[in-house]
Amino acid sequence: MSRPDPARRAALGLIVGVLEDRESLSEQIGAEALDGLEPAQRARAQRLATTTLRHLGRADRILKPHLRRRTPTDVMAILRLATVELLEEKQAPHGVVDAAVTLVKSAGPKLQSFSGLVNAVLRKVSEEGEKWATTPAPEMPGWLRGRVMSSFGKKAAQAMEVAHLAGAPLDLSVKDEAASWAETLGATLLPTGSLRLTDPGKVSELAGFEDGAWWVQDAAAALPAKLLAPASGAHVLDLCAAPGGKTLQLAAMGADVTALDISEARLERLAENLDRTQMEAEIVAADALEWEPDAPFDAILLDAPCSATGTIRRHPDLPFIKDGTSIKPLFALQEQLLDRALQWLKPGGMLVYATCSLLPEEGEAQIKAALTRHPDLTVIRPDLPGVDPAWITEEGGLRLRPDFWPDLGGMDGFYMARLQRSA
Ligand SMILES: C[S@@+](CC[C@H](N)C(=O)[O-])C[C@H]1O[C@@H](n2cnc3c(N)ncnc32)[C@H](O)[C@@H]1O
Repeated sequence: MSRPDPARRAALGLIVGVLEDRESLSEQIGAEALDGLEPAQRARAQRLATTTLRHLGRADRILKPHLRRRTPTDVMAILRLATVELLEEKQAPHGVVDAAVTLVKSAGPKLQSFSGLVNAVLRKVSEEGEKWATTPAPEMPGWLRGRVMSSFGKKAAQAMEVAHLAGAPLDLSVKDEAASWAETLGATLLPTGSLRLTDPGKVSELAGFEDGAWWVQDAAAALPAKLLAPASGAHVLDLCAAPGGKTLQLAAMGADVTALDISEARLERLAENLDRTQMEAEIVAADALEWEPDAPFDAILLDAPCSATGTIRRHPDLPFIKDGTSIKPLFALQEQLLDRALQWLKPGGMLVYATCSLLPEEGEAQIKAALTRHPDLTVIRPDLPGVDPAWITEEGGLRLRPDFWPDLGGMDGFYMARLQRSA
């Protein structure tokens, strides 16, 4: 019997880990799921798993008419992976079908009997290119779709699903000289000042990586620090800071930054990022619900923990591992963090509240409620270059969605608002 391809086998492990154990791809990879593979195989396994999860709902639509009896999870995962390889990646049918049959045969005695079915189904699937082209983008899970539709409407929800399917380009934030770096890297300079690469190759091999001239950060994620825009030398708290994309921006603006996060592991990445970009910040590992600063801050950026539903483009595993109930405790945590942070703000100081979420409960509703709890707060409306005034919400926040900038390649979903404490 021939041996299964290690990258495909590892990809299957990742897919089953997401669907059965509800473990995210990054958790599994962090827990050494891909250790033992060559770098090229690691990258391929990760790409295969990501692409399969992104297209899972479409693969199931293609497979369903061909499956009459209940198919075990592992066999389904092999069929889904192979369907995506055949129809999305347009790999040669012979190699993909053989690889899938080998995977079933090596999956243990109970599953071996499915090798004939896998062979027959995939041969039919390989002829369904036309149907694939018209199979719509997978829907968001019901708990998320319902909320998104009631906030933004059905058309917007569908446009977001199309954006989720398209995936995300690579965006960079630069320390300075954005136009010149755009030219060097062959990148698009986006209206808000981020750089965008559609086919970047290996990030660590791009010009400027070693010297720390830039860091990877979605264009939407780059806006909260721009909205805060502290003066050079201002004493700024980056609350919930790791892995540090916004800390780097604030440090590059010349602010004196305290970067606080509860996760020591994520703070290690923040320290590495500061090191590579040759910038400085004071790093504090603490629970923000218990920590107290020595003195109030001129400005605070609170990038609160959230459902991360704005990042499905780059994390297609997310819809399978989260549900409406597991995220509810975050709403209360966001409120507590916001109230605590406001106590540490100097009179007249600015606080930017941000979440990478599509849910109004984690954005618009948090700010409306905070304005009622704290009558000394005013919302200062966004005035950033490249920001469409239509993105500004009724309470004066900024709602960003994955279906915005469709011709430029989209952006992550985000919400942010700039609050000023009365002097
Ligand atoms: C959205 S992420 C922050 C991303 C970061 N601002 C950046 O731009 O790279 C939210 C962070 O909140 C941190 N966090 C969650 N609960 C916390 C708490 N009680 N105190 C401090 N940090 C917390 C998490 O460890 C996580 O790193």
